[in-house]
Amino acid sequence: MDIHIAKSKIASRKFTIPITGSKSESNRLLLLKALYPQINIENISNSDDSVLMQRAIASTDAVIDIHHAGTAMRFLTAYFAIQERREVTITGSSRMKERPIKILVDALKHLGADINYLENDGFPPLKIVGKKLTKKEVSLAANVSSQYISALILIASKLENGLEITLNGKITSVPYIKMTLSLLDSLGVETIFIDNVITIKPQVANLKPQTLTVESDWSSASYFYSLVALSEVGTEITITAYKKESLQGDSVLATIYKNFGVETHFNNHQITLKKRTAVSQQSKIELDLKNAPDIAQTIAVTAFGLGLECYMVGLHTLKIKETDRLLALKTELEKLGGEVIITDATLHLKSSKKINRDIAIATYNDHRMAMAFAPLGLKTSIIIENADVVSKSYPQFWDDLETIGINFSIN
Ligand SMILES: O=C(O)C1=C[C@@H](OP(=O)(O)O)[C@@H](O)[C@H](O)C1
Ligand SMILES: C=C(OP(=O)(O)O)C(=O)O
Repeated sequence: MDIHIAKSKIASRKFTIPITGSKSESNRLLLLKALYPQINIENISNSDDSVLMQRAIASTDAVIDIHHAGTAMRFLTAYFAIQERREVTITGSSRMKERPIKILVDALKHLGADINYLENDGFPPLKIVGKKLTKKEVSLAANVSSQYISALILIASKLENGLEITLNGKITSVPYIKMTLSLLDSLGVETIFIDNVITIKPQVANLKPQTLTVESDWSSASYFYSLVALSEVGTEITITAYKKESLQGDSVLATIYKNFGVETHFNNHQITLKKRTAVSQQSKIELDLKNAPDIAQTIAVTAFGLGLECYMVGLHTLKIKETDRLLALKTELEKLGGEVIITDATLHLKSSKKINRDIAIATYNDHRMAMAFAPLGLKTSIIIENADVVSKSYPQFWDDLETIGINFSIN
């Protein structure tokens, strides 16, 4: 399905859009619920990745296919490694088979796990025979993906001696590690994170039944920030349900988008995004996104839509996500008339005056490519190819865009 967006304007009505739960929080809590069934989860994400996670945990099949879901792949590898006597193959999409998992598998094997590669060494699919893991110390590289570390933290309190994890190298995507630790803390499991060492104590004796409410997804909020940034001064959109003290690192959007003239007002669990001021063409946006990699695409496209120069560092994880996001951004922004220089960890967008119209944006099986480029429909007519990829994290994305007045047709 391709979507043709005609040059649009956000309708002047005031909208309140409920956004689905964070897929990161949901997938952690789903795994924790499998370990601690007394947990009850509210506002769980309806994203494909969370539905796949739920199904995988409930499944008794010998082969589990988690498609494109990176967190599910990594968290379930750790989970199945401790399901004693259960034998499972975890596989995924062709892209998942290119996303590295060796650092996590080596760490689990060091703890005693029985895991084998079925195709290429270091990559899914994996065959896992669940065992009791008895060691309590492990170290791993922390500069490739925080998901490996979160996976270990999630199972740690179920190991008889808990776990002490030493992180080597520069730690990437730290807020996601802290999110995992905070969720354990809220269950009453003791965790300590000092310098590069994380300690998780073994399971608390009698964990009380409790309900945890997932905050809405901040990465999904980024597309509304972009829509407001690309609109006239005075435009407002309200989204729910958010917390001022968020566990999600992408909540840094509220600070970053001030650079694009967008103000954020918290009112109970609603946030209103308002375009307060126009942005000078001379502004240059400079950001380090090592703690919030998932909003890089949104920010690059907002800057392009406003004709601003943008230089982002800390993007070393983008090459191993749903697609090589650095290359995908460069290719698609250049079709639109942008000039982009990339390295393995940086992206430099030059300022530009013109946006080519009726360009078809390829999405590379990456939900964030589709959603990041859609707001450009406020500046020009644009085509988003394979637009249904959005369901990986935000299945209602196109319905919500229609609600706020974006005009499009489906081919
Ligand atoms: O733990 C998580 O929920 C996530 C961690 C991040 O991955 P990396 O740590 O691989 O950067 C992020 O990009 C991903 O969308 C979700
Ligand atoms: C990178 C992402 O997800 P995952 O790694 O879980 O596939 C994402 O949602 O942007």
